[in-house]
Amino acid sequence: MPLFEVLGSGGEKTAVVIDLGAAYTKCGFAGETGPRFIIPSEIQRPGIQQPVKVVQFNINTEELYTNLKDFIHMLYFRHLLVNPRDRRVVIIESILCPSHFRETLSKVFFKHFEVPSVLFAPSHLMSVMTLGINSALVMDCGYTETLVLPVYEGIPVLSAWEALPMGGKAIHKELESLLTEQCTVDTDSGTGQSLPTVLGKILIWRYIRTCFVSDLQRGLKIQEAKFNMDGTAERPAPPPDVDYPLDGEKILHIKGSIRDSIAEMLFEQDNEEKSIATLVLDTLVKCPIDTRKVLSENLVVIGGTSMLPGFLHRLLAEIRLLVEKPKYCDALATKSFRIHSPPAKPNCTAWLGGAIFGALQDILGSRSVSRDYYNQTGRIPDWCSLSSPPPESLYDPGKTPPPLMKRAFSTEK
Ligand SMILES: Nc1ncnc2c1ncn2[C@@H]1O[C@H](COP(=O)(O)OP(=O)(O)OP(=O)(O)O)[C@@H](O)[C@H]1O
Repeated sequence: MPLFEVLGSGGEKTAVVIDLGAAYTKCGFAGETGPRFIIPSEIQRPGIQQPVKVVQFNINTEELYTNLKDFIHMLYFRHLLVNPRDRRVVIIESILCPSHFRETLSKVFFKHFEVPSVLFAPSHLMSVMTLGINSALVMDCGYTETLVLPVYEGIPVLSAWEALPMGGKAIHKELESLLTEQCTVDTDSGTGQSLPTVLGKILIWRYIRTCFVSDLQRGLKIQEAKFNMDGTAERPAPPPDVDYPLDGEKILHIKGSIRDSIAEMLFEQDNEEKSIATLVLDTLVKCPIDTRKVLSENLVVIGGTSMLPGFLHRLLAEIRLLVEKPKYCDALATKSFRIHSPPAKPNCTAWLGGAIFGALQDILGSRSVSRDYYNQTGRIPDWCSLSSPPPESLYDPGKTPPPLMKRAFSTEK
């Protein structure tokens, strides 16, 4: 046990903060500057080679409960090494997280691990907290999707969110097929072998680090050449190929043309003229007119996919190009866009916000759902559903309700 906890005035133990992402889970303790562990959100099942993803929304509740229980068990007893009964929990959640998932997760924490309390904190709001500002337009470019949500004066503007199923997953899929089709591996026994014959499992997350986002001019030329069927548009010269050592003997040759073009899919407009850059502008258009300037000047970009080199520069260039187009020029008066630089890597920014929030013990105490409350009501108040009845109304007049949280996003004590 850390010395400061022993010497402390008998106060509460620091809360556990968990950001359960579709690809990676970040976990650690409140008040710290970064997560202790970043691990894949998956579990191994005996007899099954392929690991099972923990964040799945289309499986039945019993299976989800078992997967979450096993995963959280691993978090506590293999990584964090603390007793779940001793510490409150802060869970960073996406606003698109289905209710049945958060209800099953709560059941796992309260019924199986008997944690004292759980606080669900929206990831976009937590990211804004790391900067000490109240209003920002937050883009989360993670694994499954890119989600843009404005936060104004500490309140997420739920009516204005915009999302696209474009993120690390789409890039991984494309990269895997390009590596399989176009790249070769040299081994001791021969050169020019195809990747699947040498490796059973292709670990895309490694090779993605050799890729980058091209600048606007170059990106537009790459897209033009890609969609030009008659072959008249010329592709800019690709960057050098990379020789990626898979181990001591095997070398994978990654083509330069893959490295500079793989992230273009994020910025290519689809049939509905949507790209991750248009999400920002479409969100602004949906926001009240007097909030737009503040939001456009306070962009916050989080999520692991935004760690690709050149991502922020390209995003800003795309936004500045798009805002001059008639579709946005007429609707938006604001032309000034600035991106914040949060004090954590983009994939850990939301976690850090949760760790800051979780360190405020008074607020955590009054804002969390306590085990007593959960055991008596069997439900978790839905912070984003204004139509759900106030929890106080569930009690007979005169009967003292159990300790309860206030809404997660409220800043009132
Ligand atoms: N240094 C890096 N360079 C490029 N991509 C990276 C880097 N680090 C992580 N990624 C990519 O980021 C993605 C994971 O991001 P993140 O951890 O934000 O997702 P998540 O929180 O698990 O997913 P979601 O937000 O969809 O729930 C993966 O696709 C991974 O390949």
